[in-house]
Amino acid sequence: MNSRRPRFTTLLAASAVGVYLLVVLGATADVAHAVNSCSTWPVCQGPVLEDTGLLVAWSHRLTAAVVGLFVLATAVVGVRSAARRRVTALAITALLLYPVQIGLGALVATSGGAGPFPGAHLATGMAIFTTLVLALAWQLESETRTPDDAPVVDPVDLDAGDSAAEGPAPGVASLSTRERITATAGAYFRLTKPRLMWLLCLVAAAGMALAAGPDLTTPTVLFTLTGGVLAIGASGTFNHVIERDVDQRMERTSDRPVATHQIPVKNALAFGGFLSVTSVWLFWQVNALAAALGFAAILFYSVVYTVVLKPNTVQNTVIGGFAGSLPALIGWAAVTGEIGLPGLALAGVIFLWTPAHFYNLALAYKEDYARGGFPMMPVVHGETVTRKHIVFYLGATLVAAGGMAALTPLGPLYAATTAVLGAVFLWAVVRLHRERTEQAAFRAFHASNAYLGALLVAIVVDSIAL
Ligand code: HEM
Ligand SMILES: CC(C)=CCC/C(C)=C/CC/C(C)=C/COP(=O)(O)OP(=O)(O)O
Repeated sequence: MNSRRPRFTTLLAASAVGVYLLVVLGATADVAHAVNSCSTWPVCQGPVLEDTGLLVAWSHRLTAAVVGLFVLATAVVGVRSAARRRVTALAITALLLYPVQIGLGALVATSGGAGPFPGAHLATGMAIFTTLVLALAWQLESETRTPDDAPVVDPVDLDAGDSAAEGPAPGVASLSTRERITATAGAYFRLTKPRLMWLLCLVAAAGMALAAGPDLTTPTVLFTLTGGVLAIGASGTFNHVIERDVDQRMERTSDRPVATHQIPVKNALAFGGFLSVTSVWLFWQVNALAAALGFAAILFYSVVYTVVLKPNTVQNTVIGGFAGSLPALIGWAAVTGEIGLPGLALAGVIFLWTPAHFYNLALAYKEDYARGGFPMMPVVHGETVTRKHIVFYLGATLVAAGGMAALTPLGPLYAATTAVLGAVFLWAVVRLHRERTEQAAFRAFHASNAYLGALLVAIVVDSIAL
């Protein structure tokens, strides 16, 4: 391997992060308003420290100059390091687009932010970012492709697994009554997949905050979030019932309460049914659309994802991301009674984020998923392709999050969060490519959750408090 390549890869990643910072800051309302303070180019006139608009405009221009140097260096090092032809072509394309973007920026400033220029400036910024992310994905692919990466082509047939014998879970009989009650309560709690709830609740909270701003009311929040928690619990429970046989075959899931018969199937179904009805009733107290979307989310995760997609198609996680994005629409609908563009944009961010989140776990549990018979991306197409797709979906998530900054009045807190935590997520994914260990996969998985968690908190704070 050419020793210059890692340096080139690092430059590519740094350029992508720099361009993203510019795009996302530029997309916020604050930079748009800065045009009112500075309508000259290339320098602004006036007392910088006394006018926030001027300060924002100057910061944007100076950052653009520094990032431009990075983009230039990336293209030069790319050509000299003899990277793959399409990677070099993309780095050069980014460099050629950069002066176009500077020209559009000058037009935005001197036209007072009117006409088609702001839209064209944003679109070109996104195009430069996309170009650099594609180059990074292909560069990392050729730098870290592994020969021992052969996909597990023939996942075990789903019907081949033996069900464990009916009867109480081993060890339960020797417990005292109190211990048995505690163990059973804990088992029902596990059925609800509680570890996922904080993030899914934050998605719904962000949807509500985007729609209501500071006027968000406590009953709407309480009914929607409680309904959401119960809906996730219901679909998690149905998922445990449907996958009980295959869960026994997988190391990660073999101790699940329905798989071990600690909870009988009919009791789990009754529990899931109770949670479903209660959750839809709670959503109904908010409005009919929230109730319909909540019901659709339970059906989608329990039936469409678990029964149809997960065992049958390698695109299971991509299409399954729809279930996770529904809480964004539920949150928006809870406030407005309808489906609106910012809610859809938030749902789009979650949808694109989902494969970048899950493919890390799919890498870490590749053998386990193969044992279970699931056609997950690394099982079917191998680890190199999966790592590359993580970069693609991460890039797409960041573009969608940048689009949200343009579509909504979200400000610099949101912009800084998606740029900084997005950079951390990208850094973890680059390390995943270089290290290719289970630990690196978990690091990238946690970075995905940290990115989305911080982004959603920023949306809530920016919408309600700033
Ligand atoms: C098709 C879509 C998805 C798949 C296949 C998936 C898969 C997984 C899996 C297998 C786990 C580990 C669970 C465990 O072992 O307990 C997990 C954890 C998690 N997922 Fe996802 N997920 C998806 C979508 C989502 C969405 C949409 C969210 C939230 C917006 C989310 C948030 C989380 C959180 C917070 C955790 C727990 C992390 C931790 O324990 O540190 N997931 N996911
Ligand atoms: C409001 C509402 C009901 C929203 C539904 C949101 C939801 C539960 C989305 C699915 C996310 C998820 C945790 C998938 C787990 O995958 P898996 O089942 O493949 O994981 P496993 O292998 O651990 O069973």
